Amino acid sequence: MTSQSVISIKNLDHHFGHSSLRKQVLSNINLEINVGEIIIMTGPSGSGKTTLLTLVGGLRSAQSGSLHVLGRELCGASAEQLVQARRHNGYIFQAHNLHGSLTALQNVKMALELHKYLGLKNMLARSAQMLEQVGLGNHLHYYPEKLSGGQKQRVAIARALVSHPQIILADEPTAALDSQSGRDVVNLMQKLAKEQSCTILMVTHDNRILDIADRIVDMEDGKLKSELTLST
Ligand SMILES: Nc1ncnc2c1ncn2[C@@H]1O[C@H](COP(=O)(O)OP(=O)(O)OP(=O)(O)O)[C@@H](O)[C@H]1O
Repeated sequence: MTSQSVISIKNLDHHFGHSSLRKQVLSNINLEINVGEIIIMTGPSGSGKTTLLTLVGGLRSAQSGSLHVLGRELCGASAEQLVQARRHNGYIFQAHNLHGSLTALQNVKMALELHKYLGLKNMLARSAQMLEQVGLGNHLHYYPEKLSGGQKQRVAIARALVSHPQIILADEPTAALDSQSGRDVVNLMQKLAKEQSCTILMVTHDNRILDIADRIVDMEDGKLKSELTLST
């Protein structure tokens, strides 16, 4: 692990199921990711991309090898340690998982509720400012059903970034979007992440957005097949 790495993965394996149903889905993954890097993971369906993303994000527990994230070893971590690790992450998933009964502003504010020291007024002000940054300053009090797919995804980005996480994990963030909205969403993620020195690990099948990556990592059959660096 270099002084710059935020994520250091060594000899990571992962299995699902037990006894005769046990299936290996990740084999000997080795990857170092540095502060502020944008890494895109590509590869065929079932190659293990989402599994790797959820392990790095502390959403499931890593079984064997080493997975160091922000100085914590997540391999063999307890449920409580995973909860702690998740506090430093922002998550943007395909289905954006907004709460239908909450407005855009309330959805974003929820991400700050772990940070109680901020106080309600401050939380609302920061959430509104974040929504302005993603171009939704005029939609603070809209419910998700009144927003387009691209707008909902921008609320999800605001929610992921409002607490200034050190790592953003994104799974197919443009899948439900038309080409222009998809481009807008990733440009916005890139801009905000660079401003906040945040590291992004993103899974996508969308070839139109590969250019925002610093490095593209291609997976096949649970293994890292190749790496391509786009910028130095
Ligand atoms: N909870 C689970 N229980 C058992 N097997 C699982 C589970 N989640 C994923 N798998 C299996 O692990 C393998 C890798 O799945 P994963 O979702 O990581 O692939 P992926 O590359 O992200 O695919 P896609 O591009 O289709 O999302 C697949 O064979 C899948 O069926």
